[in-house]
Order: sequence, then structure tokens, then C-alpha cells
Amino acid sequence: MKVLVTGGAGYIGSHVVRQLGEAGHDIVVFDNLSTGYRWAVTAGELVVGDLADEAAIEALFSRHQFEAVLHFAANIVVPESVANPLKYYGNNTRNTLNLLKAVQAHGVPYMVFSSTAAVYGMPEQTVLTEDLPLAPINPYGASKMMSERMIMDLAAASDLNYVILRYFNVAGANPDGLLGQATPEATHLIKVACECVTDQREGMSVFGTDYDTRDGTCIRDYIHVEDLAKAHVMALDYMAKGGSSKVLNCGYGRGFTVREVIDVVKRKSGVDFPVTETARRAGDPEALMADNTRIRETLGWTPDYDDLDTIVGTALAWEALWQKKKAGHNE
Ligand SMILES: NC(=O)c1ccc[n+]([C@@H]2O[C@H](COP(=O)([O-])OP(=O)(O)OC[C@H]3O[C@@H](n4cnc5c(N)ncnc54)[C@H](O)[C@@H]3O)[C@@H](O)[C@H]2O)c1
Ligand SMILES: O=c1ccn([C@@H]2O[C@H](COP(=O)(O)OP(=O)(O)O[C@H]3O[C@H](CO)[C@H](O)[C@H](O)[C@H]3O)[C@@H](O)[C@H]2O)c(=O)[nH]1
Repeated sequence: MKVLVTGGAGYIGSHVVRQLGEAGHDIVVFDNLSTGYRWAVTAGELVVGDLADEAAIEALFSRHQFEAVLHFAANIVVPESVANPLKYYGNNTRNTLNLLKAVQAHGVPYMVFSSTAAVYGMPEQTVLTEDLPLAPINPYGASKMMSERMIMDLAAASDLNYVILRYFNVAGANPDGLLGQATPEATHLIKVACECVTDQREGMSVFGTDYDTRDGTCIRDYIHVEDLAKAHVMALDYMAKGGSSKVLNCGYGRGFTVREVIDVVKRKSGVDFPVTETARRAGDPEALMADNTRIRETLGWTPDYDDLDTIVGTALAWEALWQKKKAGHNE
């Protein structure tokens, strides 16, 4: 298929682009390189541009007859979204609208959208099904919920089919060390811990130890980025075979506490970096895990890397390589 990948130079998008290339798709990446990197695009053509630029989007869609759009481009830092909400409604919601106008005008039949467990907010239950009411508690989650809704409404009014993937906590890296999370000023737990191992940080904090969990810290469902990437390739195959529009959780259905994750990073690396216990971070739900029944049944998806040691091992290997790489690459 001829596919457009927005945000394909970023962490998750770059892993998906690589798998799409291996599956034989014809790829165009559109990315403004704000948090992505030229070197991360290992298949297809990179067009540097911004989704705020409607003329650039129109030119892109006029040049290529896309059969599918995979939309990753977004800002993703929850605390930043609280401090600067309009940046998130602008880049995540309005710029998705810009993209959808072109999808509609050019009759693109298939769309895969990167959504998030943040759309669920602070649910009562800890294992989440896709049918729960959406109640995001921060502008990041709200900006993604609004994008989901626009895609659903456009699909109802046209021939567009979509798969909306709600990612839980994405981590790890391609095992061969070619790709990984290079996001500047990362806030994600496993990335932060790996930066402690490689001396890019002196230490880290555990945000809250008084949660009602097995060790008092928050529980999350960490999914390896290669398993998540596979879900995107399978989503395209599913739609191409006539599958109907779906919203699918992406997670393993089990969780680890913050302390458990840090312990694995220390054990795998052999580095005992300083950890400080601090107050809860605003807006953190106690425990979030995916009910993944629907993605297994709909796509036939099964994970290959469902093991925290493997996730952390690949993240650590990448971090060591990335530190060396960084000096030579600004883009
Ligand atoms: N990382 C996670 O744990 C996680 C969890 C849930 C959902 N997601 C979603 O997955 C997607 C990818 O996240 P990521 O972790 O790879 O982040 P990332 O920052 O590495 O990737 C985002 C990419 O989009 C590009 N981009 C941003 N704004 C753009 C614009 N206006 N025009 C063109 N390109 C633009 C960036 O340069 C970057 O390459 C996002 O939509 C995010 O909301 C991520
Ligand atoms: O230095 C840190 C970083 C994180 N945490 C804790 O570790 C857990 C995971 O935090 P992350 O920041 O890694 O991830 P979140 O669960 O907050 O959110 C991530 O997953 C969500 C989906 O579940 C959204 O998609 C969101 O974009 C993405 O950042 C939280 O309890 C957090 O408080 C720490 O204790 N110390």
C-alpha cells in the first residue's frame, strides 16, 4: 500500500516505518523534526513539513495517492499539556483536523490513529476495556479524545475506515540497536531510569509511595515498541481485507509498579543510581492495565516481547548506543 506516516521520524513512528518497509509498503513520512530525527527514517521518503501548514499537506496529498494514513505526529508530554494546553489543542487536535481535511478531499480509504490510555482518565477499574466512558483528566488526553471523535465522525459521513489504537505505556527499542527512544527531555519512567544508568541524570524520583498497590507505587502496563509497531502493520492488513472500523487497546494486560521497574533497570544494568521518594505527581492514576481481548480477536495480534526484562534490556542497550550517537547527529 502507498502509506503516509505523520510523525514517522519519532520514537514509535520510526519503529512502525521500519516494519512497514519490511512488509513491502510504499512509505512517505511527513515530519517537522521537532522531536524526531532524520536518521530514524529507515524506509521510504522523508518530507520535512508541519501539519499546521495546510498548503504543505495539500501539496503532499496532490503528489501522492495515499491508500492509508498512519497519524503519529503529536506533542506527548502530559505536564506540559497542563501548563500549555493550547499547544496541545493546536498541534494534536487542530492539526489532526488539517490532516483529516486532506484525507476527506482525496478520498483516502484507511486511517490508523495513535491514541492513548490517557483518554480514560482516572477510571474506577484497573483493567480497562475500550467501551469505558472517556474522561481524560489532562489536555493531552482531551486533545487525543477530540481527535478520535473527529476521525469517527468523518468515517460515519464518508467511506473512511479507521483503526484507533490506544497505547498504554510504550517502552523498549528495536533489539538490533538501530532505533530507540531519542526524545529530548523525556519524562517516561523507563527512559528516565536508563538515563540514570548512563550518567545523563544523577538520580530520579519515585512519584508517590502511598498508592493502594502492592508496594505503594503506581502500576502501569508496559508494552514493547516492536509489539506495538506490529499492531499497526496488522491493522492495515485487517482494513485492506475489509475489516470494519475499530478502537483497540494496546497493552499486555498486566502491570508493574514503579519500584519493580526501577529494580529491573538496576539489576539488568548493575548500576545502583540514587532514587528519591517524593510526593505524588499530579494527575497520575493509581493503576492502568489494558484489557487486550479485542485486539487479539480483531487483528489476531499476539505479543513477542511480553517480558519486562526484555523491554528494559533493549531500552538499556539503546540508551548506551544513543549516548555515543548523539554527539554526531543533530537531526
Ligand atoms: N510514547 C508513549 O508512551 C505514547 C503513549 C500513548 C500514545 N502515544 C502517541 O504515539 C504518538 C507518537 O509518540 P512518540 O512517543 O513516538 O513521540 P515522538 O515525540 O518521538 O514522535 C512524534 C513525532 O511527530 C513529529 N511531529 C510533532 N508535531 C508535528 C507536526 N505539527 N507536524 C509534523 N510532525 C510533527 C515529531 O517531530 C516526532 O517525530 C503520539 O501521537 C503520542 O500521542 C505515545
Ligand atoms: O521519573 C519518573 C517518571 C515516572 N514515574 C512514575 O512512573 C509511572 C509511569 O509514568 P510515565 O510518565 O512513564 O507514563 P504515564 O503512565 O504517566 O503516561 C504515559 O502513558 C500514558 C498511557 O497510559 C499516556 O499515553 C502518556 O502519554 C504517557 O506519557 C507513573 O506512575 C509516574 O508517576 C516516576 O515515579 N518517576
